[in-house]
Amino acid sequence: MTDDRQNKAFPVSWDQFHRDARALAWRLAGAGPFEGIVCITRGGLVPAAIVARELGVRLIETVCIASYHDYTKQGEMQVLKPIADVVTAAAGEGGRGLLVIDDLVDTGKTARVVREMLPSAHFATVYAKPLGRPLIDTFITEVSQDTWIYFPWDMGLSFQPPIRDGVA
Ligand SMILES: O=P(O)(O)OC[C@H]1O[C@H](OP(=O)(O)OP(=O)(O)O)[C@H](O)[C@@H]1O
Ligand code: HPA
Ligand SMILES: [Mg+2]
Repeated sequence: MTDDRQNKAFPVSWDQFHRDARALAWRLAGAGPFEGIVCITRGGLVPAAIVARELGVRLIETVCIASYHDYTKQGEMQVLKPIADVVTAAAGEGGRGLLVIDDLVDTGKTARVVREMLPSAHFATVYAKPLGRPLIDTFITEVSQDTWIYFPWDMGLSFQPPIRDGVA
């Protein structure tokens, strides 16, 4: 389901996502070491697990934010759970030494809210769109602003009609 501004689709398989998240870990290996990871739920949970495993990070925290309701429609930003003091205490001033992970940055609104909490942390996403890209320190793949990324946890296998029957 896409609106007029999201007219291209970029479906990502589990395999592809694992490869891209591992590529992110490779890139981040040179930017650490990190005291801990803060993942932006829910989308950040999956890449955070993969990056934590690759970089050997065991202090993992969530910041719980919801903004997209109804798939592509962004609503009011809600911080459902802030970052625990025990995690910020383990880091330097402004969250220096923490790694913040999300699956993607789109408009940058979510990342901006977390940046206010942790101005000196390192921000990483697997995918980035141009509007949000300046808020992120490290990412793997850029897609255009009018592309909607379909993640594997939002999709399932379904029958595809043969090409000769025409496509929708
Ligand atoms: O850059 P932005 O325009 O703010 O969009 C990016 C955010 O939107 C999605 O999360 P969503 O709020 O849909 O929640 P979810 O991770 O629980 O699916 C995505 O996981 C990012 O966190
Ligand atoms: N895909 C999935 N979730 C999203 C996107 C997207 O392109 N943009 C914001 N949340
Ligand atoms: Mg999210």
